[in-house]
Amino acid sequence: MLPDSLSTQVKVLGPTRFPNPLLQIRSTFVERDRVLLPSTLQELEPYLHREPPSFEMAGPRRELFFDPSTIACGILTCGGLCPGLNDVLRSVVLSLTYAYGVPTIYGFRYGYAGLAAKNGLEPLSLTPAVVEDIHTKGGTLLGSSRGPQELGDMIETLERLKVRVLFAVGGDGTLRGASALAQEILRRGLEIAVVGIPKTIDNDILWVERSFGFATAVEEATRALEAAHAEARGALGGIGLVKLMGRHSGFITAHASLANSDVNFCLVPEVPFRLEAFLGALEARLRARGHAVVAVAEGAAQELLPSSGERDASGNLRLGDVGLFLRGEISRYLQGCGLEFSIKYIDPSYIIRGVAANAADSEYCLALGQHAVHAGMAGRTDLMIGYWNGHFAYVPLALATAQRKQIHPQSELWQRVLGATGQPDMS
Ligand SMILES: Nc1ncnc2c1ncn2[C@@H]1O[C@H](COP(=O)(O)OP(=O)(O)O)[C@@H](O)[C@H]1O
Ligand SMILES: O=P(O)(O)OC[C@H]1O[C@](O)(COP(=O)(O)O)[C@@H](O)[C@@H]1O
Ligand SMILES: [Mg+2]
Repeated sequence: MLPDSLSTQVKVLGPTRFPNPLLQIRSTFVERDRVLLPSTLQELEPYLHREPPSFEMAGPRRELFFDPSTIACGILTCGGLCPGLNDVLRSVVLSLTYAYGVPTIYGFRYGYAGLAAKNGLEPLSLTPAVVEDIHTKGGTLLGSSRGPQELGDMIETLERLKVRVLFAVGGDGTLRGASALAQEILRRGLEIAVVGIPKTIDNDILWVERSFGFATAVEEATRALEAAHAEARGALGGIGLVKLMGRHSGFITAHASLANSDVNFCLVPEVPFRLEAFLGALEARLRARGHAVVAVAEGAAQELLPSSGERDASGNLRLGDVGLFLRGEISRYLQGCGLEFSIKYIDPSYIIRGVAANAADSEYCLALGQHAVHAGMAGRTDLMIGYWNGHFAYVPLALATAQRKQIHPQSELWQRVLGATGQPDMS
């Protein structure tokens, strides 16, 4: 379950040297607690005669590396938008200010571009008043961006502003960038901590059981599926086709299909299918039940589509539009069968991620922000706040970015999807 070459041990800038101001108001602190990686007896079996792998548990430490009353901190949001980004920003600012008494907080604009001070971008000065009600809105107060920046430029800004802890909120790309930054900082012998907060609407980051904003996005996605079902039932041979986000991992499509169990075909990137098998199964479903709902993740069936070969600023291949492709193929096929049908294609696209977080995600974001602040003050660096086995944990960035989390076709999740949709094996 763990690549042998990678350690679960998080880097520390140095020995602790200042008492935590939280000693005045709370009595419990994290001392030696660790979070197990194995979560079942079977996963534990190989470790009967040696200690099983574990992460340092997240939480406040009695002693800190930094004297919070004397330092500046910085925060940025990078990559695609996700519900809850503003909640995380707010949580970090409130925690730095009220729990630790940090006097200066910079909000870097448009991700790493702002940190590299590109295009004359100046950071915002963040205070509790500035972030007071941002959690009620979608998007990110700071803005976001894709595209690489020079490590040297970013470190220069951190040095110039005397930032001692940087919080980077973002996905796999952001976390790789954060790790590269943290390592270069260590190589230069600087005392600056870099703490990642994992953001992924696709829920595809390892050691994060459920990423923030994911539940909100699934909730929004189910509205599109509900509409697709209504449209499908409202027409003779009605087909509701919905394309949802999910470049490499189909978790949104899978979970939305389970939440709205009117879906008859759930198509994800991890489970390739033959077009003829899908079209044949769709025809059978229409003949038997008169309507069908198809949920497809944007990254599904890419091997069936022509590729432009173009890449975005992050280096991601630009995907072919699988929704339009399926609409065309379904029409052609059903016309050939002489079946009466009507396809309604819904592409909610950015609608599912531009909204404010729901209550469960907001609560989760608050905790993530607080744990990130505890980690930074204690001098932890080159890590992210993971959520594993029901606990917040410190996860080295090298481990978090080693692989992408995907749906395994044999997993209990995918087996439940197959059960709920009744779709046949189309491989
Ligand atoms: N190894 C790296 N070193 C420096 N920056 C990186 C590295 N990998 C990715 N980045 C930068 O991280 C930013 C965010 O990555 P991206 O993949 O766009 O979004 P996300 O963080 O949501 O995955 C981009 O600006 C990207 O160029
Ligand atoms: O159009 P953009 O901003 O590049 O974002 C779209 C992409 O971002 C994603 O939502 C993934 O972003 P995450 O980093 O939040 O997981 C993909 O599903 C989608 O292809
Ligand atoms: Mg990415």
